[in-house]
Amino acid sequence: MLATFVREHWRAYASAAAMLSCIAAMTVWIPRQVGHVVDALVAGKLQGPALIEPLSLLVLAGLAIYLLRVGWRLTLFKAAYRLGARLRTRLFARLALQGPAYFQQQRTGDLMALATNDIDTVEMAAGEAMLAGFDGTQTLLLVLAMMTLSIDWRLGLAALLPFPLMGLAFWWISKHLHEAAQDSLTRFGDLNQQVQESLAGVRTLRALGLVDRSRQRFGALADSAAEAAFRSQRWEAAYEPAVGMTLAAAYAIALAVGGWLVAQREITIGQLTAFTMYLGQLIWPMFAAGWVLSLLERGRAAWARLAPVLDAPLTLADAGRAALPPGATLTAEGLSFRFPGAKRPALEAVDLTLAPGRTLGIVGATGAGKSTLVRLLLRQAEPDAGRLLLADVPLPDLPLATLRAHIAWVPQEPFLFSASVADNIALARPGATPADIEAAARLAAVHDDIARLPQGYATEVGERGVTLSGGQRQRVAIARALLSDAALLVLDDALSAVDTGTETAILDHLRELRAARPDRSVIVIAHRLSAVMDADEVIVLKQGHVIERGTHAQLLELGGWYAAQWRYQQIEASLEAE
Ligand SMILES: Nc1ncnc2c1ncn2[C@@H]1O[C@H](COP(=O)(O)OP(=O)(O)OP(=O)(O)O)[C@@H](O)[C@H]1O
Repeated sequence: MLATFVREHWRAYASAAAMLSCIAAMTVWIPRQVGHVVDALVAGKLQGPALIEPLSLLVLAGLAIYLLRVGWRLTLFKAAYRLGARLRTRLFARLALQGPAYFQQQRTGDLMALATNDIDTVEMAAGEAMLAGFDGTQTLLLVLAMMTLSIDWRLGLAALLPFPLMGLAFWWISKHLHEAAQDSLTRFGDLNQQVQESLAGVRTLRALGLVDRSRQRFGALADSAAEAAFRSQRWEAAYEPAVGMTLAAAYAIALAVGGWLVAQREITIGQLTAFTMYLGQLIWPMFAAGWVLSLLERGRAAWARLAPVLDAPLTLADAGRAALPPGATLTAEGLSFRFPGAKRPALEAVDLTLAPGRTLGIVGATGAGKSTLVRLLLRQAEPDAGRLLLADVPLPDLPLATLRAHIAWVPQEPFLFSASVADNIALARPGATPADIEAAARLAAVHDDIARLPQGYATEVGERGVTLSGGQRQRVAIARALLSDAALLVLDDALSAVDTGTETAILDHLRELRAARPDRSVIVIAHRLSAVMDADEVIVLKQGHVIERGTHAQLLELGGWYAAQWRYQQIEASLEAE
């Protein structure tokens, strides 16, 4: 990925490298020129107006270096920010393709840390270190070192003696910094996860009186993240003393050996001046090398966390290319599924058929496998045995987009986005008119509730807006599903939070809708049997098995689980009515 990015932005890196070469050339030229000027001044060869030309050239060169440095930096940063944006897009695209099984193993807060903090770290490394910055400063270091050798090789060798030791110190520091940076990023991910969970569960924490305990836990994680950040900072700070000590030693050697060589008349004072200037100029690339190395190590640590997520195999294959004819019958054949690590299967050998225009009710005690069936239907998980077919096409042979356009799913706890009620409903059909949206809301028996909101359909809901009741949220989601063109409507316990009267109204509307869309099939999963009594077929699940099936009347006659449950719910309803 990084290599591809460099290839794509080769122009930016080539121009940064060219600018750096000019900087290097001028940095090399300036001390030489100053040395010549000093020698000419000492020899009395340069006086008065003759000084103007060499001095103005020096000023111009200084100015050019300054401008080139700004240009070089901006070029690299622009490319780095682009890399950040691309990595974020790529991460998002990858996560969007992953199935729920993947997210069960990942922590949301950690993924958020990857998308923000870790990508920032890679971005910095790419901008400053990984590319032209690193190579450039090292080239400059090499050129400057060569220049010191070219003045007098003995003096050069002696003064450069401490440098290999510095290299060794850099290697050691980098190794430890890498580990410390990785630890720091991981702890930041933990902290982020805690923020996400605490905010999402703040009401539960408050209700259970756990706010103080959660605050302590958060404090401990924040402290641990701060300590880890400080530990990596400590290693990062070690680069500077290593550079400082190396330079101090090089200067001491240069002055002692250089002074002796001047006394022996082997070199001139001008040459020694130029030599010490070269040494002085080494400060910048050396500090830069330390800084760049630390960014690089941090970037490598962040990349080590990011790469597995970017390259994780997709848990949901989308290789199907088959077309779906209109009016497709849904069939399940011997469907079995066991959650990873579960003792018993959530579904075992389930068969069913749902023809276009028909309604299927699925009932059963809690944990019977009703929602699991929907998961398999939506391909949120793949069956261990058996298969699901639409118009005789196995689901994996259909593109996911086709499957999703075919099914409108309303879960028990639907998600509303931070947007207006109208926008939340219109998600199912972008471009729907206000009249379409209102018609869908009326069918879902939520129009009156919406009309009572402060700004009606324009009221903001979701995290930043008005809080809707569970039943209102369910009905907004039903309106969303009804607005879509999907041929199969799945109400997955989606009427659990509405009262019986509203449930009846919605189901009546669904029946009326049949006239307009005779091919639309409906799956109603419910605990309240009144929600499925008009279904063309009802299946009763128990511990993953279909134990009864038939129409409401047939099931009552059968005298099994359904009949007993019906009697129980009737008594309950009459008691409530009293
Ligand atoms: N993510 C999961 N990991 C492991 N087991 C799971 C998971 N989700 C559900 N199960 C188990 O699978 C079985 C079937 O669950 P499912 O949610 O399909 O039941 P359900 O009939 O929809 O129940 P309810 O009416 O309470 O929603 C249960 O035993 C449940 O504990």
